[in-house]
Amino acid sequence: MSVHIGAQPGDIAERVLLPGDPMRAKWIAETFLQDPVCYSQVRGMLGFTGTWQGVPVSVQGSGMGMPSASIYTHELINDYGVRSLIRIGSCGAIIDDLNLGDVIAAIGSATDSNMNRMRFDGLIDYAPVADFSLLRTAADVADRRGIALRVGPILAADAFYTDRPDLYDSLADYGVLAVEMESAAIYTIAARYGARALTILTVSDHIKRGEKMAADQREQGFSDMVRIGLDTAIA
Ligand SMILES: O=P(O)(O)O[C@H]1O[C@H](CO)[C@@H](O)[C@H]1O
Ligand SMILES: O=c1cc[nH]c(=O)[nH]1
Repeated sequence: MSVHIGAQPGDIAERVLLPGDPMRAKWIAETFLQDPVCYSQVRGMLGFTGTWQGVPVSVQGSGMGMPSASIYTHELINDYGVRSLIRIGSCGAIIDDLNLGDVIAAIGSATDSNMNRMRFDGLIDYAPVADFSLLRTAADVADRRGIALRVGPILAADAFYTDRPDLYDSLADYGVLAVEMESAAIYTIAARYGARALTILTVSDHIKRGEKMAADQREQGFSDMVRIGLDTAIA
């Protein structure tokens, strides 16, 4: 096992869906995968492997925030040989023409995290981006399934509760669609170790309008996004 994942080599598929919420991982595994097996319960951050349309796929909770997501991304790639990581998350919309339940694919991820500033000695503002082939596949899958998929940039923020909502207005002026808390780290670490990554999100909050989904919807209400993620993972 690695430090934070209690799996043996070979227990985890090359393709992994990464929800922040470990209970969403359980729901995805039990609802969508054939013959799911739980390979890790370390720290309650559940991971499962099963098959989708006959192809092995794993689902691993990654926790909230970039320090947590970085640990799982690093270990999945470097200790278990994972090649494709598709984050399946919730987000808060910051532009007017998004509604609760809409699905987004993040082409790029701005961030207020200090992790990449440290990585590049404060000298470079690195641009974390999605893997193009995964993004193109996700767009094709969504078209085929008749699911509207909005593609654009997002913000990966350190704080869920911000004291600076004015900054979200400025980002919206630059076309940023929504805020979540992991994508920049997942994109950066995947790029660093030669893996592919994509973030797909469902709008669970509208930050400007003060709209919020209930907790059970955040855990078990994202079927469209999960189907896009699974089809994309095995393409
Ligand atoms: O729904 P998940 O995947 O956890 O993602 C979002 O939800 C959490 C905050 O509620 C953060 O992890 C954020 O990125
Ligand atoms: O980071 C997040 C995730 C969901 N909703 C938000 O408002 N922010």
